[in-house]
Amino acid sequence: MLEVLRDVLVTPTEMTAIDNAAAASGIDSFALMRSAGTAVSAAALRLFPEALRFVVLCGPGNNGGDGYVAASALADGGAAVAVFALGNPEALKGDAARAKSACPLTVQPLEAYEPKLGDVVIDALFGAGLTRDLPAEAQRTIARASEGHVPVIAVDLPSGVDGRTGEIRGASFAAVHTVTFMARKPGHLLMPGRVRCGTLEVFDIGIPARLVSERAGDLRLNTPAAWGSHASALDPATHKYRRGHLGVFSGGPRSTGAARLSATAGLAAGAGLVTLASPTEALAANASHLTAVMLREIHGTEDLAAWLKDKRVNAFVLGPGFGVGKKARDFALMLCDRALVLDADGMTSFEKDRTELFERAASSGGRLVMTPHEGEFARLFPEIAAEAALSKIEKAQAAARLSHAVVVYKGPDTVVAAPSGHAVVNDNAPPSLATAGSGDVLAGIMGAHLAQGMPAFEAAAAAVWRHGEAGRRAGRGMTAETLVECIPPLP
Ligand SMILES: NC(=O)C1=CN([C@@H]2O[C@H](COP(=O)(O)OP(=O)(O)OC[C@H]3O[C@@H](n4cnc5c(N)ncnc54)[C@H](O)[C@@H]3O)[C@@H](O)[C@H]2O)[C@@H](O)CC1
Ligand SMILES: [K+]
Repeated sequence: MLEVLRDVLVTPTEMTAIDNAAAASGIDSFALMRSAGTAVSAAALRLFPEALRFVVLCGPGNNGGDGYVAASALADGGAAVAVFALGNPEALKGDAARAKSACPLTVQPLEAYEPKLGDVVIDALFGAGLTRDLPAEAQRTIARASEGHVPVIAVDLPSGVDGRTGEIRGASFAAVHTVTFMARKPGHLLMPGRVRCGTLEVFDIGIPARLVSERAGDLRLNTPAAWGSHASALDPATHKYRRGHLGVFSGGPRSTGAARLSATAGLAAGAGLVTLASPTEALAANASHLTAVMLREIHGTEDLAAWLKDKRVNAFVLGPGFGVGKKARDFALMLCDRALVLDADGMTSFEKDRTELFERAASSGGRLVMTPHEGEFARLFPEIAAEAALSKIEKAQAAARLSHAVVVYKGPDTVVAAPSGHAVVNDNAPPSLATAGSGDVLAGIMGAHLAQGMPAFEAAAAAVWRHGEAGRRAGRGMTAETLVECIPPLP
């Protein structure tokens, strides 16, 4: 993979534009196909040297063309190869027709494929060109291969995975390895597509990086490259106030733990000072559990107004365990011209009454971050959630535009989107992160970043990444407490 394209995500539509630009610039498109198919054959031999037979399944377009190239290369290398085609191979056009006519092997109809022990399937049925549910014939073949436990290597994408959304169109192969070209597509990262890809290899077939980056949009993989330049170097000599002062709001006496987790995570993630703002009746419960985190009585809006006169308290987390209702709405509206992470109950409080929050976010120039998981997203943005044709990325982008806030659409494939449309997709979170209190920890890390002066988008993306890394370090059997202890330093 080209280093400059390491974090770039390209939609299938953009990839088509890139292919066209490559052809227009005089690059031989058949040479690109040969390079793609040869890379697939090399991966097959590398991963399955013991295969008794490579079974190449070729579709009606250029993905199938890559398959014919791979089949020819494997046969040239002396491997046993069988080729099966979906549709009439004589109807192929352009480069795919050329690849088929250069392939010396007999082509059988797809339905004739019977899985055998020792088979390895090379899936070249559909790639970026998939626009609707797989034909029934392809779905039946997938079922047979899966019943036969045949390992599958996918060309570009496992057939059936939509490259734009990661959704499954009718059925899909579950590959052990996928070879894609030039750059990752959203479908490689978004669920459930991601788990159908197996390991992902991004192969450089020779399209100049400039042609790719000029046509790629504002979508990236979430890595330190997306926000590292905004991560304040945590100079141990710096004054604690220069590392920011984070305020976290506690719920009532029966629900104080969530906010304490956020506060502890905020401190661990580098905020200089953290104050837990507690209602009167929860002061005793909070006091008995806190050491480095400070405690302040904030019972109602008057207390909050007085506290907000201290401009050094420069970022807030509101929501974990706070309780749903008017108090949460009043507090959030007072805070959203500062830097605010609105999480959990904080967001839910605005379900039926979101206009004022979004207007404030638009006019205040503040830094508002909202962190919905799927259920919260559907409640806060029902009209966007109902748009079945949109991908998770497109939904997060639409929600950020509508709310004028940075939206962190959580899940195994968390998407962070800014009102400008800029977005990243995260891929470093282990499944074990889905544990009680994990979201509270994430909100606290975000709050720490905001307190340290990071812009909202970068603060949120960096927090999602550090949270994922913490999850990896904490390993299986983690609890939210051990997760806090495993938060890595900002790179
Ligand atoms: N153009 C290029 O520069 C390169 C393209 N490459 C390959 O080309 C692929 C894209 O090729 P195509 O655009 O031909 O698309 P595909 O080969 O993915 O699909 C073929 C055609 O099938 C039709 N189709 C879509 N969904 C269908 C469905 N459910 N049932 C029946 N027919 C359906 C569409 O008309 C589509 O164009 C990539 O995935 C990649 O593997 C590689 O050869 C590398 C170079
Ligand atoms: K494929």
